Amino acid sequence: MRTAHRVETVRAAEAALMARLPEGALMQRAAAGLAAACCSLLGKGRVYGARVVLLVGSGDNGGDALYAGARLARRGAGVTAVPLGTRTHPGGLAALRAAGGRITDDPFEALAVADLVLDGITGIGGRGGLRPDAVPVARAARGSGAVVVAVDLPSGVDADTGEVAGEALRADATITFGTYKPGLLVDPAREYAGALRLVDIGLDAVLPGVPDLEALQHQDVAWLLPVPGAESDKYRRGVLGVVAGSARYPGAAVLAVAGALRGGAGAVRYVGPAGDAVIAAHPETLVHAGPPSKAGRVQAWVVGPGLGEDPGPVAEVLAADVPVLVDADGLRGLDPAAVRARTAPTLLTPHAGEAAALLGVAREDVEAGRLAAVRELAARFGATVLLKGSTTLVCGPGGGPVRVNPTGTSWLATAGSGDVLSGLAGSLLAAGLSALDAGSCGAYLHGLAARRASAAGAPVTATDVAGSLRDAWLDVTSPA
Ligand SMILES: NC(=O)C1=CN([C@@H]2O[C@H](COP(=O)(O)OP(=O)(O)OC[C@H]3O[C@@H](n4cnc5c(N)ncnc54)[C@H](OP(=O)(O)O)[C@@H]3O)[C@@H](O)[C@H]2O)[C@@H](O)CC1
Ligand SMILES: Nc1ncnc2c1ncn2[C@@H]1O[C@H](COP(=O)(O)OP(=O)(O)O)[C@@H](O)[C@H]1O
Ligand SMILES: [K+]
Repeated sequence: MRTAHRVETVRAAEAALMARLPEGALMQRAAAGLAAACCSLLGKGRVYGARVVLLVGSGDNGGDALYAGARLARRGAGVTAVPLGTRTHPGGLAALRAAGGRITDDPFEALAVADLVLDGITGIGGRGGLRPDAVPVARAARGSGAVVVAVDLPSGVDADTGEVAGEALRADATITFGTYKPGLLVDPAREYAGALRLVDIGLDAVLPGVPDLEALQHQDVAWLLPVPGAESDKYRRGVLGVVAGSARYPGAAVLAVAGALRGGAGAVRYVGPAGDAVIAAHPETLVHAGPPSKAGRVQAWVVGPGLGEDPGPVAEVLAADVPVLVDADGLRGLDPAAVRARTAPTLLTPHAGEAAALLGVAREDVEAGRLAAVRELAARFGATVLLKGSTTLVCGPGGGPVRVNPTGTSWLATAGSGDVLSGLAGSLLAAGLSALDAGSCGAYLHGLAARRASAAGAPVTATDVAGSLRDAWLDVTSPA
């Protein structure tokens, strides 16, 4: 599991750790890790003679850059610092000078010939986007052709929320200290961070056990996925009911069932008007014309994909005392009180537009502040919420860590791929996973399947994604 902690928590842990260590020890650990990462990014034998520019802000983030720069200078790099703040870390500045580094007030001349730029303008102490005087310097750094390495965080992004208010410096890599920060894992900030590397500075020992954000890895998902036991039969493995599709959108039913059949449930019942299309594509489906309450027992329901205007089945499904996943048209006008009144778990799977409608805000607001949006929806509906998009987040109703999905690709932005996800996550619910696990494992496999299907760099269809789910499952459960 990869975990992230918010600034307040990092600061408290840092204070606890610093109390046990000699002054400056933590910054030296950070700078040593940072310098080592820079050496590996420059490549073997390329440190001596490399031209390194440090963009140095007012705080300790600048201090990290200066001490790392001093280490690179001692290994023969030509290091130039560009002070951009109201003050410059005195110890770091002295160390750089002592190592033969130089200070300049002409950043553009140094940047024009740089091989590597260290962005130490702001880290966890930054507020708002880059200040106006830093903007042209950041642009020159980005346009220089040098490798841009962010110290702890790309300057200008919000560490806690992933929001980017104004301009930020886009990095090729971010070297972060002690723990990941939420903004490194959540768009839009995530996009500015490039490749992530974590430097261990001993913070783990003092960080709380419960993080603010967590990202599953292969082994976490493998452990959660259902496996039939010797005594299993199709009913014990769990039956999923899928209420989806309409005369206008029969394909949504076919795609939701495609995901459901590959999600670990023992059987899938389809309920709705698209039975012929579903059977033609997936003859193993149990088809029922409806209503859901007459379709036979299930261990979980999916309701919503391609339903069109008729919200009738949503209320009926929500009345069932089994886990329910509500997606797409099922989310339209969804009543928070009706969801809160349920005793069995509910999993809502909106994209940003649907989330915005449920919250009564603009879509752009949801996209700019995904973490706040998913937390607010989960609290308001008393449900688990999976917010889809470039970063998929899953949040339970009782607070706790938000899960951020680390797999996926923008090729997934194709019609019908969300229908596949709803069937898949619903199938995991029917197989007995909690709503948080079903949503996050579903998103993980779905993203991995899309990566596999688009590996050659060509567009994929939702049907391709469903077709790759089996391989994604195998990737997770039997790693090379
Ligand atoms: N925590 C840990 O465990 C460890 C932390 N370490 C390191 O310390 C870093 C945190 O250092 P920090 O607290 O000094 O804050 P930091 O990010 O340098 O910025 C602060 C100053 O920047 C300014 N400023 C604010 N907004 C701005 C803007 N938009 N644009 C431009 N400037 C802006 C403002 O000062 P002002 O200019 O207003 O006087 C503010 O006071 C952390 O990220 C990590 O790198 C490691 O060394 C060891 C372990
Ligand atoms: N830019 C993106 N990067 C990664 N994944 C994306 C991106 N845009 C959309 N997705 C994913 O694609 C799927 C689209 O689902 P949805 O919007 O419900 O589409 P549909 O309703 O057509 O099925 C979701 O799993 C979402 O997370
Ligand atoms: K930075």
